[in-house]
Amino acid sequence: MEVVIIVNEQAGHGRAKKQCEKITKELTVPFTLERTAYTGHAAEIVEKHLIDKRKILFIAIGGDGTMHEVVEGAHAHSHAIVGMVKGGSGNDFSRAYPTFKNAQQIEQFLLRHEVVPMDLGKLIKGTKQSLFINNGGFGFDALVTYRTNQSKLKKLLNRFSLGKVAYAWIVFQELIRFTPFDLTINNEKTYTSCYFVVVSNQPYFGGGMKISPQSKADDHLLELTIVYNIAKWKLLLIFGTVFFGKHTRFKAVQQMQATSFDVTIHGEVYGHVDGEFIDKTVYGQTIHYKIMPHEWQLAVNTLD
Ligand SMILES: Nc1ncnc2c1ncn2[C@@H]1O[C@H](COP(=O)(O)OP(=O)(O)OP(=O)(O)O)[C@@H](O)[C@H]1O
Repeated sequence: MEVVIIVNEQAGHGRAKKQCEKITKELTVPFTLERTAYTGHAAEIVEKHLIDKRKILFIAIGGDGTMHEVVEGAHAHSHAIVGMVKGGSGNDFSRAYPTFKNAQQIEQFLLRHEVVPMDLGKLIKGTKQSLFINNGGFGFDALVTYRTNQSKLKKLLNRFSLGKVAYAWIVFQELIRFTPFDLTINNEKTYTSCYFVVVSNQPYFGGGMKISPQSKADDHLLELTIVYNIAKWKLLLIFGTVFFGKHTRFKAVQQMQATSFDVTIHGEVYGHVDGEFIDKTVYGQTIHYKIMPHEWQLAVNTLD
């Protein structure tokens, strides 16, 4: 089996670059090394390599954004297998699924070829569609993602490993300003004063928050979470519990499970898939979510 390593050297503020240097030095099997240069490049690299039916193991080295793009290129190709070496900042995918930590584990995979078929989420918004390995959502979380990516303060503090301080400051500032919105699920039930809605394919989002504890990326189901109708100061209390998946006991948190959802958003709110910003909704826009069962193959690390 061919091995193609795709690294986003910017991911994790240089962490992915270091991981890649270590792994490529240790590997004793042949491989091709590709470095991403821009958003969307990883998917293009995968497609470039999938020209015939040869089996290829793609190793994504980076964070959720890099893994998302590699899966975007590899899904629906039965001869493409995707493995990951975590090197991002949030690394939500790797919190739920095993990843490779060293060259020896990758070489062991090449002997055993153990894979897990994985589901992929799809979100259709107007004429655009987006895929997600982790989750796709709208509202306060997406706004924070957007502001964090724009923030000069965060970039500055990252240099001193203080990025989390900037993140907390952005959450606090934006929460004070945020106007909750209403939304309707499947044209049936309306929820008022919502902070966000997120549809999950695995439990984690936002760099370690266990927002959807029941989610599994191979059960052919999606889980929808709404946080609504709660005072801002109480929301901060719930925020503390979400890291342990204990927020689901609060009345302000509603969860449901299905293979698809229609979410109509009565507001203009920011969106994200796998933590990367997508366009704001227009007022009254309906977002269609659906699960694509067993759409890609994850390489399993059996040496952990
Ligand atoms: N050479 C590059 N320069 C700038 N951005 C890039 C480059 N290559 C890829 N990208 C983009 O960087 C974005 C962030 O990458 P990634 O998510 O892997 O790292 P991260 O944000 O540090 O980790 P996490 O998402 O786990 O917090 C991706 O959406 C990707 O499209």
